[in-house]
Amino acid sequence: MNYYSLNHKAPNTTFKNAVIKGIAPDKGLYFPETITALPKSFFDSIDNLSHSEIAFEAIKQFVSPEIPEEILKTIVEETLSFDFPVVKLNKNISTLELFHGPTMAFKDVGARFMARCLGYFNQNNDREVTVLVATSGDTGGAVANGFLGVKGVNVVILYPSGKVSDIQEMQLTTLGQNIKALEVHGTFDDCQDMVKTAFLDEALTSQMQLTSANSINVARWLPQLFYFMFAYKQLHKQHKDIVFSVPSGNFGNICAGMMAQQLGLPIKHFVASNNANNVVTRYLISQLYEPKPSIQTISNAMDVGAPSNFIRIQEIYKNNFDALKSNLTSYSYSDKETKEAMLEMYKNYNYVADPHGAVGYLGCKDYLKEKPNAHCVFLETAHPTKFLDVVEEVVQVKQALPSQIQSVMGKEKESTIISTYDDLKAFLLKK
Ligand SMILES: Cc1ncc(COP(=O)(O)O)c(C=O)c1O
Ligand SMILES: N[C@@H](CCOP(=O)(O)O)C(=O)O
Repeated sequence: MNYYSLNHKAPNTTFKNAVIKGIAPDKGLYFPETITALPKSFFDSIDNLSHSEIAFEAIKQFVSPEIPEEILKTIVEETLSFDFPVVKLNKNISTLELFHGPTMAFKDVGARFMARCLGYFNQNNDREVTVLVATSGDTGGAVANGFLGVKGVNVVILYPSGKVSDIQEMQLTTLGQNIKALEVHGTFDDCQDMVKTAFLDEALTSQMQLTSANSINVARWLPQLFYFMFAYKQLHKQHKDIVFSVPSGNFGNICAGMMAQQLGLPIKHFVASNNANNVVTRYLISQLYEPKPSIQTISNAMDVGAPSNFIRIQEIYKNNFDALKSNLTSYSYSDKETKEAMLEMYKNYNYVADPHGAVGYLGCKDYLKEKPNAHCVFLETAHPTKFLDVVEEVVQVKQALPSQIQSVMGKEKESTIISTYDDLKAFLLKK
């Protein structure tokens, strides 16, 4: 599959090049030249397919011919070696738990898939690759885990100082080896801007091979479409109108869900559930796309003021506002509402949700007021214990720590503080 830049000022390129470069030379995000829907027979027989078989069929067109089918089968099998359960809360609301991987966030899927693709492409390459990642909380940990010890790959993670949870910080600052963490005085958007600037800086790119492991990178973004299919498989016999409420920040996850829909997955509607960082909620009301500096909230991984992937969403809908609006609703919630939702889920369903999932749950509730016959699935995008302070304060019950979280507790943090792009550049050049 070839990919084009959404800035339309760079040549089209292969999947391999798109993965290795991360972002196009004109700073545009890559997008597949074609999207071919899967045959109806695929969805009719989905009950008989394993997760790996579903994922293989879904991603094949986007990665071939550069990744041979036998290699791709191994990549998806290794990527998906954990569960994706759907838990029913009531007759209209379920949650798709995406936190059963090694770092307990949905990012594990994309990070593991991308690490394996890059490993495959890089196997005969003597040149080291530096993977730059901006994180508001979970991407950093997932990428660190996915790339730990991968030969020929150095990972540099930029995160906003004081704006990620304690456990998230431990996950991205304690691994050592080929993983380095930069603690940035600023917001997630500042981190993301620095990363994008680095890709355009010839003084850097002439000396090192840089790539991105954010959802900017197609190998990180596209595999996120898999679990929308897994949820459909679990629900389609009982429910006709399946709606996904996706807690959204950089909008990579919901955009991948829309790609699953483009492949023919019968999804009725999407809800983009936002915290106070609500540029898309406002856009769907005003038609004005007005990014603002990000605001700090308790659902910190969604504290994104200028979501990278919105441009991909507009491409899917051919920049047609009405077409987008007929498939996407968006709501925004305060921290107070988020905490109330966490308490409500705990009291009514004995379900402990994290603050991001709680924003998704609120999106389901509001959507169901409009369409009471739908079945709304909110994505539980991270395990509640990653946000221990907030969760224990709300439910007032001490939470048991899963082994994935215990494994980073008490380890020594190693990070370098930076403030400006020049600091980042100096750090990269000195390595
Ligand atoms: C727990 C959690 N929920 C939601 C999001 C938002 O996802 P996206 O950036 O793909 O919109 C993130 C960050 O990506 C996250 O870590
Ligand atoms: N919420 C993310 C922000 C980066 O999103 P990405 O999907 O573009 O990597 C995080 O947790 O870091």
